[in-house]
Amino acid sequence: MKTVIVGANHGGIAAANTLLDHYPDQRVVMIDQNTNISYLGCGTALWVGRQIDSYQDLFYTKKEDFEKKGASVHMETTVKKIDFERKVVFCEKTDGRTFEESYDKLILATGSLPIDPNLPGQNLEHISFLKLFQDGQNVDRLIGRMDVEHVAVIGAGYIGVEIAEAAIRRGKKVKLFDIADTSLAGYYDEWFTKDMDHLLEEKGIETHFKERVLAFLGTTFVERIVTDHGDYKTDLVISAIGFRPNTVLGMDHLKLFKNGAYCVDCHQQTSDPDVYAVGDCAAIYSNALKKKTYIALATNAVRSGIVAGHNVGGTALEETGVQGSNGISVFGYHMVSTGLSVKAAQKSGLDVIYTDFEDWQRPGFMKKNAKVKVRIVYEKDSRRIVGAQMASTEDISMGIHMFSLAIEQEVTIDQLKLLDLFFLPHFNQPYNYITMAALSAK
Ligand SMILES: Cc1cc2nc3c(=O)[nH]c(=O)nc-3n(C[C@H](O)[C@H](O)[C@H](O)COP(=O)(O)OP(=O)(O)OC[C@H]3O[C@@H](n4cnc5c(N)ncnc54)[C@H](O)[C@@H]3O)c2cc1C
Ligand SMILES: NC(=O)c1ccc[n+]([C@@H]2O[C@H](COP(=O)([O-])OP(=O)(O)OC[C@H]3O[C@@H](n4cnc5c(N)ncnc54)[C@H](O)[C@@H]3O)[C@@H](O)[C@H]2O)c1
Repeated sequence: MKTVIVGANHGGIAAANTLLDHYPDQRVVMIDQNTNISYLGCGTALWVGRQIDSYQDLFYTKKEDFEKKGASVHMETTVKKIDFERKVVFCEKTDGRTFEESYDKLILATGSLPIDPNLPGQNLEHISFLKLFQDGQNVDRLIGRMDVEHVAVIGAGYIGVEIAEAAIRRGKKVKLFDIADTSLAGYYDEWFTKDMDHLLEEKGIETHFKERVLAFLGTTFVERIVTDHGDYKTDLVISAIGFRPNTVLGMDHLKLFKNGAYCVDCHQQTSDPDVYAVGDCAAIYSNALKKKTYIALATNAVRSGIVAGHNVGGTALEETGVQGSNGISVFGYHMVSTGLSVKAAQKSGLDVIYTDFEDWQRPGFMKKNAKVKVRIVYEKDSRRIVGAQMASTEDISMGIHMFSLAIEQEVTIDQLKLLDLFFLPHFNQPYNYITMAALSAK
């Protein structure tokens, strides 16, 4: 059995490792247009902000690791076209040479592309996305220049907030623009985002919410950014307004989700039984919504890659759905969320209520202490938990994994009330903040 994997980043890598480690009779061919694989974008802001020394350790594997296990790996090779009837992919190397690969099974792991704001002046130099390792290198090089003083970041989502922090850490004057009325609007409710917004301002980031960027001005390099509220000097623009699935190869043949992602079943199988899709190019089942959605995260790419690998290898394995669990840590403030915020649930038509609790993490006699806030979102009628958000300057992140499982397993808010949660002064209080939040639920 020969499997061709198009795209060798997190999703493709997980599928390849699963096939190579568990199914020795498999022939695996990996094809990627980039020069590198396995770059952890989550490290870009840490590296640009000099919180880590270099980018070297942001790659967790390399081409040779797969070749040692018997795979053929073609880097700097773009799949230009796929003949799904004849089961052949058409490839072109960067030097112009072309070749074909036939397949028994095909795994599409072509990921996502940054959404293009499509604005006048966007071809000026010093305007960058922040997706690839190469984008990170470009932004890092520009931020290192003395003449780059003003940095404008478009999109106050995860990439935007993280890179805004990095630019401040490098001594730049930073403006952060978003059409939403807060930062991180897609992940948290206002009770949390207002803390983040204050923190960003306190650290010197000029936030411009509910403000739409309309154009860029300059001659060779970007010099000004024009919005519906004003016109500001800038030397560098970083655009981070979300991802869209990269499905150009299969869009005329495979069934697509409403945003253009490949529709897949619980085995990651597309509408063509010999073709699987994983990671950011595929839609995913949300246990909170109880339907398919689109969530671009490395964690989902890895999980879906493993599921596809096993199914292609011959072991039927069903994906369990996801909660879209996520987290951010900037200027020492940690925020984590899973499932749906109140705002996101209501937008999707769910009738939800929530319970909030804020307290000191540890008993008063402990020297080291910090406030913790938690919100649990649940359906009004069924009382099923559909989301949770937590924040603190202390690392409380592990708590969110429990909520992720609770959503997956359809636990109700009432079942959480008397759940056995351990107590140790180093970590929490006898009246645990999660228990207290659940007990105060209406
Ligand atoms: C700055 C940044 C920070 C992030 N931080 C986090 C985080 O903290 N946590 C988290 O869970 N997620 C994070 N993400 C999101 C995460 O990186 C993506 O969800 C993840 O990369 C998806 O993996 P993927 O393999 O599906 O797709 P991609 O990473 O997009 O990889 C797709 C691969 O396909 C290749 N390809 C595409 N088309 C072709 C073609 N025609 N021929 C050959 N090759 C092709 C590309 O070269 C690429 O290597 C972050 C993303 C960024 C940019
Ligand atoms: N810590 C993490 O887990 C992490 C870090 C980085 C990226 N990621 C993932 O990578 C993906 C891409 O990240 P991202 O930050 O680009 O997307 P995002 O969805 O996190 O944020 C996009 C932001 O852009 C805003 N926006 C949309 N259109 C706009 C416009 N025209 N003008 C101004 N603002 C606009 C949105 O309101 C939103 O706040 C996401 O799925 C994200 O979860 C995760």
